[in-house]
Amino acid sequence: MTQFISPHATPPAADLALELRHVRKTYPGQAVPALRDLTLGVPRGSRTGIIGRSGAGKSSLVRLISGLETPDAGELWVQGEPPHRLSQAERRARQARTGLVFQHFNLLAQRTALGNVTLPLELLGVPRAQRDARARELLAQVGLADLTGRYPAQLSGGQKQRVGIARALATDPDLLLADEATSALDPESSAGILELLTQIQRERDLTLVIVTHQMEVVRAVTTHVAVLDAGQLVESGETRALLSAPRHPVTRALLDAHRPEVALHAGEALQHVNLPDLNPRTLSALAGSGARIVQAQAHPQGVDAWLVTPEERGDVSALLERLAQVAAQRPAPGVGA
Ligand SMILES: Nc1ncnc2c1ncn2[C@@H]1O[C@H](COP(=O)(O)OP(=O)(O)OP(=O)(O)O)[C@@H](O)[C@H]1O
Repeated sequence: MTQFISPHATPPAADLALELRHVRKTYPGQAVPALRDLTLGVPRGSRTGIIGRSGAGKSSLVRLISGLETPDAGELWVQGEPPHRLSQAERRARQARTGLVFQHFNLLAQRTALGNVTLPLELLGVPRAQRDARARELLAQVGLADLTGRYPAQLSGGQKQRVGIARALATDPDLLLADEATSALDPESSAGILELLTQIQRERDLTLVIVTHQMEVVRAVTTHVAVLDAGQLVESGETRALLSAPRHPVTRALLDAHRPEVALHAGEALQHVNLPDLNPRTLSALAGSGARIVQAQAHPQGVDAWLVTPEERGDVSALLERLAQVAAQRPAPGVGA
């Protein structure tokens, strides 16, 4: 097996697109770090899966790599450069070469598919004719040549994600980060998006980092995988080897966990979330928003749960924020009712 983690490589090995050495990240006001002593190398030109249960630290890792957050301790190298030590202009250039694909697409509702894809080029000052031509070419590559004039509300989930991928490719990235890119999609659209991401990685020879809580995504797409739990790396390696002989209990639990088979009614969506707990106040807040739990598993950072929610509340982040507030208002044990 090739060496995947290289904790002692210094300076960064040329064959690594990303390298983290003993990285720690704690959010303001939080007692527990989101990432702790995280050492990880992502091979250049790989399709690497970052997998872990809800709350494991996957999104925090993406935020560090994409420059939205900085580590409190340790070293981070992106394509051989330490982003937090670059000048502002260098950092912007680095960010432009890091494409991001989001779970909830993050498209601008008032812009067409074409307008969403041209946006990053507008921000870079690319002339209109050039950026329109480039966006049309990219939309054709993701299979949307005929839908360039549609607004996001006129597109299916899978089509919206295709626009999201075309937008991420607009600035010709050498690194593509996909954070739960298929979690909000039905299995068929999900399979199409995973196929597209694989094809893009192969054709462009970029490094694809795909963050997921679903082992089937890792199995379908990746060449390498890193398993996180409680902000730490618990296991990593080439996907085939790791899946055939998982060593850590968290990896084995993820291998056993499947998207629940639930018959959804019209207007319902299945969502995977991290709940603070399963106390009566949380459950009643959930019920109040029209969501119901269909599968739940408690772990040290909360409860890994699958919810059926009304489809019009596709983005459950507001609900989760409310649940976290409800949990925070709860009196500490032994401090009265
Ligand atoms: N902005 C923030 N402020 C405070 N705490 C945060 C913030 N973002 C994440 N956390 C906490 O950091 C930890 C790791 O969260 P993170 O979102 O990185 O995990 P994740 O593996 O991506 O989870 P999920 O699969 O649910 O998205 C969790 O305990 C979470 O509550």
